[in-house]
Amino acid sequence: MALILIVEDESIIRSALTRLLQHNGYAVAEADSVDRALEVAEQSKPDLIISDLRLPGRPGTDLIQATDTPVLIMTSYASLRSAVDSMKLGAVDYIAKPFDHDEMLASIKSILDRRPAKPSPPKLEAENASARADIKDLMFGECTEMLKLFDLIGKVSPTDTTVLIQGESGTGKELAARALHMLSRRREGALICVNCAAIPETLIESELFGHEKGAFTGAVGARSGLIEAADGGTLFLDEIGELPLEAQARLLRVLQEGEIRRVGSTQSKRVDVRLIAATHRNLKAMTKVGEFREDLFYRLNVMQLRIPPLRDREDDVIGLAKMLLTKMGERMDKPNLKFDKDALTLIRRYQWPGNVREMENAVERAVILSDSDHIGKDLLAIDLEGELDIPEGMLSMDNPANSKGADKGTDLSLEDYFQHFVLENQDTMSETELARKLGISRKSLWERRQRLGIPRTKKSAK
Ligand SMILES: Nc1ncnc2c1ncn2[C@@H]1O[C@H](COP(=O)(O)OP(=O)(O)OP(=O)(O)O)[C@@H](O)[C@H]1O
Repeated sequence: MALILIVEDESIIRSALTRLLQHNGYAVAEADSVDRALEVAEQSKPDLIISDLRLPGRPGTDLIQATDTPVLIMTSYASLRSAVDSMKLGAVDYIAKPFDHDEMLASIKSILDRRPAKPSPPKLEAENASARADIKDLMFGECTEMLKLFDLIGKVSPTDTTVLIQGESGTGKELAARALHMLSRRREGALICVNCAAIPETLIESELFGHEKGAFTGAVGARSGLIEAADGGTLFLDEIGELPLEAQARLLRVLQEGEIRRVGSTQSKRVDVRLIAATHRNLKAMTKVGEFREDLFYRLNVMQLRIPPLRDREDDVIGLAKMLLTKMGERMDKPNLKFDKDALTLIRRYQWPGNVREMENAVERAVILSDSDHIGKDLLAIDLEGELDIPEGMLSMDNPANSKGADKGTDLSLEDYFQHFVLENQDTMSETELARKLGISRKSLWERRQRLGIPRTKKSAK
């Protein structure tokens, strides 16, 4: 939005012009003299100055030499002489009072359209460039969408603005939150990441806000919550769409008042926390059906970052896969690994429904299983027809269908496989182990449990 500085000593004319400009989408600053105008211009760097010619003290034309900003002169002394003088002095245009509204707006538009794009101050450009470099240490991305995202992260991170990150599971929402924290002035403070979907509803309020002794059955002592732990730092709430309505109300209070009240307490405590939230759900649609508070949604939605799914990052897939191969290879002491041509074709054609996480898992599996420096398509275990290909090893070792003598993988839907695997192993494996074996995140495991109605047992809940 362009900012226009109006310099006029007659307050009635000044406020009438202010209203006209504001109604037409301009931001306005005001001054009643040349000296005051110079101070305001110094602070607010307007795009245009509209100044009366005759002002107390010094004439409006003095502004022309004193600033780099274009100056449009207006005067009630509509004579050819003053018009010519003003233009000679370097005014960009001249308008006679009383002016016609349309004529004034047309003149402003033509001046603003002509102005060269404002060069960014060199320092800022250098800062942005180094911010981009830092993000690139954390996140891979070379396609246009990702470069735009990195730019936005670079711009938003130094502010304390609440950020809402949207993207499918595994696209890198948590990584983006980490980048925002690392590039912020809060980087020395804590980054607390909470997956709202992974905490049972009954516990979420006390986990986030803390509780007093005796606040509920089992609250044997007072405990601070995760928001307090993020004081001076950043709180990342993943899957915020899963936050129950009561917890949403509490969170809203924290955002509005900067204060936290533990469950069961009447005392508030000030906290200085920057909130970053993420979701793969459409929060706006959720507000329409009463599942998400509208006021909280607007509080969160100040700045939105969208991370594209991997299938839309055509220019990135190969680079990302190679980067992951190098990383995993180094980690597992296999530094010379390379993808074969058929593997690269497969990587390019596959849709990667589980996004970067799925690719990471596929590459890690391939690196573990590789006997030479060549990674062929078989090692990637990707099924182009369907989604996840059940790894050989897992079928023979763990798949209950296998032990019942079923044909390897045939007639076994992924849902069946998932259900069998979880039911069979959840008494002996933790939730993290189950997720790792299945090649999915803890959150996806939780989501599938919800969808298929498989409650957690005591062991897996740990
Ligand atoms: N651009 C990227 N460059 C390198 N690694 C990435 C990138 N994006 C994601 N990853 C990696 O992919 C995995 C998944 O990323 P992350 O957990 O940030 O995704 P998410 O969107 O938060 O997933 P979920 O919604 O399931 O929690 C992580 O191991 C992360 O390091």
